Amino acid sequence: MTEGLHIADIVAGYGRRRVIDGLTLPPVPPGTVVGLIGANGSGKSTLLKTLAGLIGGTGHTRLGDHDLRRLSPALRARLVGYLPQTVMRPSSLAVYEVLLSALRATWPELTRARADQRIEAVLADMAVTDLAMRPLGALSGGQRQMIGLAQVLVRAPRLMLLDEPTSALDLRWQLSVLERVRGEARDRRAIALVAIHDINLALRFCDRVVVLGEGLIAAGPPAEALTPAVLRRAFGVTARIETCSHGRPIVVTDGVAAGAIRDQEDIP
Ligand SMILES: Nc1ncnc2c1ncn2[C@@H]1O[C@H](COP(=O)(O)OP(=O)(O)OP(=O)(O)O)[C@@H](O)[C@H]1O
Repeated sequence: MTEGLHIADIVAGYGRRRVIDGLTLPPVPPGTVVGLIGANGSGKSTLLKTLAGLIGGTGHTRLGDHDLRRLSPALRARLVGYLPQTVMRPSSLAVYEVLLSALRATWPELTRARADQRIEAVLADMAVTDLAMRPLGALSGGQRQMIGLAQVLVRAPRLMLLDEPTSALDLRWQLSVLERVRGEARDRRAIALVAIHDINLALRFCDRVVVLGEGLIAAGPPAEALTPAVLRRAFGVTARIETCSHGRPIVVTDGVAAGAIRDQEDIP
């Protein structure tokens, strides 16, 4: 049995446009949160959509013993949870109904009592129980983003593909949501791939990062992979890795590095 997520030689894109061209990543063990980092347009969403089976492509993508490209829709719904970059649209459905239908579509054998229990637990863990009976149309953008994540968590998938899950959230909720994702990964030995622009949140919450640019720029534990040279190549900025007063690494950006984006630097 091959545990974890294995990604090799992925080629994917849109029509004739190749966005990901032969991407291979180090194997990801169960229980790991991986931050996907890279400039706008570097292919983070494309990679997540490819793994979610939403766009075609070639290559090897395995989750444990399952070939992700050959999953039946029913098994895919159980194993893989995808949160798109776009926040859920407002509707007249109540949060509880949205979560119940996600759960029923994935685990139809669950009794109503078990389903209710699961929904209540997820809403309580995310500290949004007060939203349960509110219609989606009456929620703020950030609240809808949290319910989008709850829709993934309630199904308890082994692979969570989260495209910028904190983009609409204030400081407190960014921390709380990423804490929750990390807890899910640890408690259920699930894997989370999280596209994220905030490098300092990635440093704090991710076990590993994958930095995309024109291909793979770096991969590994955040404190090792996110060097000034990598940040310069990925984003075209000059940046320093400092240590905060609590002993944690933090990235401080100093500015845009002139002509840096296409530099061929020697990155270890
Ligand atoms: N539906 C599409 N059709 C054609 N090209 C697309 C489509 N979606 C994305 N692209 C292109 O693919 C490339 C990668 O886009 P992608 O959305 O994967 O980047 P990203 O790293 O997620 O960016 P961002 O940080 O801005 O969300 C970009 O050049 C983009 O223009």
